[in-house]
Amino acid sequence: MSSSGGNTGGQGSTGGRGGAGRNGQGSSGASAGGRGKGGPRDTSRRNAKGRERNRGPQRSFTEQAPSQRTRRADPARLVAFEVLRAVAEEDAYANLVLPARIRQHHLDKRDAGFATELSYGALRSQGTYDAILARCVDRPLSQLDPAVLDALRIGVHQLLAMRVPAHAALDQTVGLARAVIGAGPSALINAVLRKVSARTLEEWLDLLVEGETDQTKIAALRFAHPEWIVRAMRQSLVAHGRPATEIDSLLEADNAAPVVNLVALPGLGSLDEALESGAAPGELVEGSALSSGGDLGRLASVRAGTTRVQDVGSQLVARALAAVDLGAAAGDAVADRAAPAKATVPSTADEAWLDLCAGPGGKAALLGALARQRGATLLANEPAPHRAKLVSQALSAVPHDSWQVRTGDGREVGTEQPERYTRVLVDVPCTGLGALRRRPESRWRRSPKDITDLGPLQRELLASALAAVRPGGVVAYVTCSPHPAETTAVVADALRKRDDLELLDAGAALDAVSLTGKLHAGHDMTAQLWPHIHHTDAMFLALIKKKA
Ligand SMILES: C[S@@+](CC[C@H](N)C(=O)[O-])C[C@H]1O[C@@H](n2cnc3c(N)ncnc32)[C@H](O)[C@@H]1O
Repeated sequence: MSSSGGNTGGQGSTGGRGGAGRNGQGSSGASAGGRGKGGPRDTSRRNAKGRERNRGPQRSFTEQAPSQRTRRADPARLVAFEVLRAVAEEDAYANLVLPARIRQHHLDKRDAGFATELSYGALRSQGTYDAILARCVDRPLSQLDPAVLDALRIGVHQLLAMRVPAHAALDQTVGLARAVIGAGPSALINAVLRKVSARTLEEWLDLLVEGETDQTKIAALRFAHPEWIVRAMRQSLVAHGRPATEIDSLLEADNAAPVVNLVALPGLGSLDEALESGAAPGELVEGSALSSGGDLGRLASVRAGTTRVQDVGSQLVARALAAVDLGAAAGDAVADRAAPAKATVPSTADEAWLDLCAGPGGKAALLGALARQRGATLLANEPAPHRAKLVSQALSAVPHDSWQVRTGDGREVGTEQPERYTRVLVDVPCTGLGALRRRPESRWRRSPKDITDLGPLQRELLASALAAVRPGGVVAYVTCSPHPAETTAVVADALRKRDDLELLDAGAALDAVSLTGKLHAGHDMTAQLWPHIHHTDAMFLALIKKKA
């Protein structure tokens, strides 16, 4: 097969879902939930993780007036400030803009780590920091110059969540403001940050929730999430059979920096080089590893595209689809729960597989490699031309006779190519509520309306996938959101509309391809992975078989 999607032949995207994380490795995950302990005093040099050593329990300030303080912008703080500005003004994604700014300002590894922690932390905890700032500013925050507000957020994160000495946080933030905004607001920034520094984060949180009895409001402040997301996540836990009491752990997991997972494309890649350079073998799924950090481009297999960055949840759902035994009776179509590690690899020779929503190509690359191993072929579809190009790049390490890229609307594939494919992945556009840890700004950008707006497209794409799958074949409906409106409700609607469908046990299917064999992700025949349980993105999987 040849690529119709403009294969550039270069190294595949290592970005996985949205490409986040490569430079996010330096992020401490610091957020409004519990940290900010002091260390030894008297130095503000950055350590190997880019943290400025120590803010002691006591705050010491210079007696200098703001006008006498530094007028220079420290490059790492400047990068963080520019990232916040780009996110606010240009709707930029922090994980994409940050690496570019780090390169542009020639930050070394330590400064890059500091800039990452500062920008990611300030963005993640924005809601909580704004609540603190609102107590320290004598006017509504909406009346502040947005650039001043971003400078304040950066100051708050240094003061309350990083080990930056208070005098350095103040001096450097005021210096940054003087250099990039102007001398005018520096007195305000200085005065406000002094008020902020009077309390620790825990003391601020206690003050903010004082007298509050609404648990949603309390969790929203403590864990820096919008209230509607706290409610949505609680509802999601319950919908997938987990206790609502897990909500705090789930929100906390959203604030931790995600580990960068690697996948070696089956039959093509090897993890040897990554393991030799310090990566740890993945415990959940075969062929995976946890990166030890640093520039992954140093690994030849990553440069060749045969080893890629991919969340373990994505690896699991792609492998589960590939492993479904279509030859067995529907009820037995996944491996026996009792012997999950010995899941049989079904023969798929001459099968045609379809990835209906493939961009940027993370799962397509894994599916393409698995398809090739089994003598099957893969069509990867993506409507956005630039993303279709990324899919081709991601697949470029897989020999070209086993895959093709189609640039088009997935909703048309079902009518254009009815009953053609044996295995179909439909990884629909969704709110991404299950991948908040990768995108620090997204929680403040999303709204409940996104869930309702995406519903019709998700249903149409699933209907197209079900039309494109042949009788006896299987469709994997996948989201990186656990919200029931995007997961179980979409699947239930599809099952209601046709009488030739049946749900396979997705929890057992995940167990069958996992190394532990006991993920406990299944509920009512569908499966939901969780950051606080599985340390993956919150991927949802339903396996829908079309009766033969
Ligand atoms: C969740 S992402 C898929 C992630 C991908 N499977 C991966 O692992 O890298 C959803 C994709 O669906 C694409 N999309 C949006 N509308 C679509 C449509 N009408 N038909 C097919 N794909 C669509 C988006 O452009 C996006 O690339």
